[in-house]
Amino acid sequence: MTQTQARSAPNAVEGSSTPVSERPTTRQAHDGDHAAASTPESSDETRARNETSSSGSEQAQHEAKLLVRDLNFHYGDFQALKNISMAVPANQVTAFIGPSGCGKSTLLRCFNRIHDLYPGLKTQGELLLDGQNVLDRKVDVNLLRARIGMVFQKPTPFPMSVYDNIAFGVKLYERLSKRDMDERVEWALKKAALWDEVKDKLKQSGQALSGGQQQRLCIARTIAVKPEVILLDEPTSALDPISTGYIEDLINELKRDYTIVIVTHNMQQAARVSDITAFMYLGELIECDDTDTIFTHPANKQTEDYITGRYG
Ligand SMILES: Nc1ncnc2c1ncn2[C@@H]1O[C@H](COP(=O)(O)OP(=O)(O)OP(=O)(O)O)[C@@H](O)[C@H]1O
Repeated sequence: MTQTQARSAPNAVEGSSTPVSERPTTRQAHDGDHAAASTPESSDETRARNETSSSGSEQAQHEAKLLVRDLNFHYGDFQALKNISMAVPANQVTAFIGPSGCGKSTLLRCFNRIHDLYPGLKTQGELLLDGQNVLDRKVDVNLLRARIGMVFQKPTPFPMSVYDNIAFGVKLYERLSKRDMDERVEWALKKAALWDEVKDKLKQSGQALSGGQQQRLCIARTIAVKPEVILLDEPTSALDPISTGYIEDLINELKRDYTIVIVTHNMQQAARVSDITAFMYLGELIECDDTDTIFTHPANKQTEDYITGRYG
């Protein structure tokens, strides 16, 4: 039993013999349920819970690659993230789920400081990558983004050849000979399970590929600079089921070498691809635990309501 289960909230489903995923999915919840589900808890308690919740199993074997501590984020006057604390284990897939607007993408974007590109946004707290606070102003964000790569919802190949889509990012960080670059391009395309489909089209525009191929090209582009962490923001939402299947298989392969964080609206996808699931609601991290636990015995009533389709 994980610490989260042991420390379950009053309305938790612990002890129930029916896995949540098998329960009826009628939309019966109302605001009163949500209120009843929240138990007053200090930020220290929340932090301890989310940083250690998966320590009983997954994290015992996987050190934390990223550690989020008391993270708050504001868009101007609007607070989008509230005291988030959690661990992201190395070589695992961590999924962020929750209703639209709960802050999933905002949290993901904090990891590689994409928000730095826009004025008026404020991040407070700590976000440790291998123990180093990436929010520290002294951190070189370009190097950070090489260590923590990101793939967006909509495939965004550059308007250049398949080969140059990969080589472009590599050239920002390394000076490679033509032969080494050829090898790197092939390596990245193979890692992204795209090589066989494009090896005869390397000079063709990346934008001429199918949507699913374009997304794998974007993943290859991210991998080519040899990151440690890959952030995926709803990477399959614009893809058909077959392309989605390819990307999900790929995610499963990639976690051997990388730490992966994925935002998804699709709970079946979270259940299929992730080892750890974090449920967010209105800017708060409600619960973070092994995916099996979240989908069968969540500690929190709000999590249960969401995954059974009662709201969101
Ligand atoms: N640039 C912005 N300026 C102001 N508010 C923003 C901005 N971007 C996001 N928000 C707000 O911050 C909150 C969190 O947004 P975010 O996109 O992180 O949510 P999300 O859970 O990823 O949603 P979705 O699942 O719909 O993509 C929302 O209330 C959103 O309206």
